[in-house]
Amino acid sequence: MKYLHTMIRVGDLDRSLHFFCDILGLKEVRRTENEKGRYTLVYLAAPADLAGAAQSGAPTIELTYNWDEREYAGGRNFGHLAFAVDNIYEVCDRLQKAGVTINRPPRDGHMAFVRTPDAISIELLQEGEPLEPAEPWASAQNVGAW
Ligand SMILES: C[C@@H](O)C(=O)SC[C@H](NC(=O)CC[C@H](N)C(=O)O)C(=O)NCC(=O)O
Ligand code: NI
Repeated sequence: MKYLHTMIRVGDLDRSLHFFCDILGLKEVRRTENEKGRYTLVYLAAPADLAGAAQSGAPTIELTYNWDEREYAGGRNFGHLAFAVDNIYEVCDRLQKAGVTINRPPRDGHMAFVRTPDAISIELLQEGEPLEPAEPWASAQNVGAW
């Protein structure tokens, strides 16, 4: 048995691809269009997982875009998607410059939370040891819940 993917429904496919690919750095590995079901599935992989995702489809995020649905109520039963990053300060800088709210800043050089355009929580964890506290993040305050 192996882990394959996490599926999330997105109300605006382009906005979600801009968030996950252009800003966060994931890569599209494949997509399928279903005319009958009126939906598109797009599979995204983190750069370090590309070889595995291309070969076996794992591990990926499966974006489900229903052509006739724009809004999804957020269930508390779903928590977050977590990624290990090379430099959490650089990623949070890039996200913030792109207009993404940093709900839980990486004050400790280790962990941050942001949300996707559909308000899905994304956890960012520093690969390896935490970085030294550094401004502006060391004094940044939480923004809302994550
Ligand atoms: C290909 C495989 O990884 C899938 O997950 S397809 C599963 C299938 N998805 C859909 O039908 C997408 C459109 C549908 N309107 C939806 O929003 O899910 C499915 O069975 N989905 C139901 C589910 O609970 O995931
Ligand atoms: Ni699936």
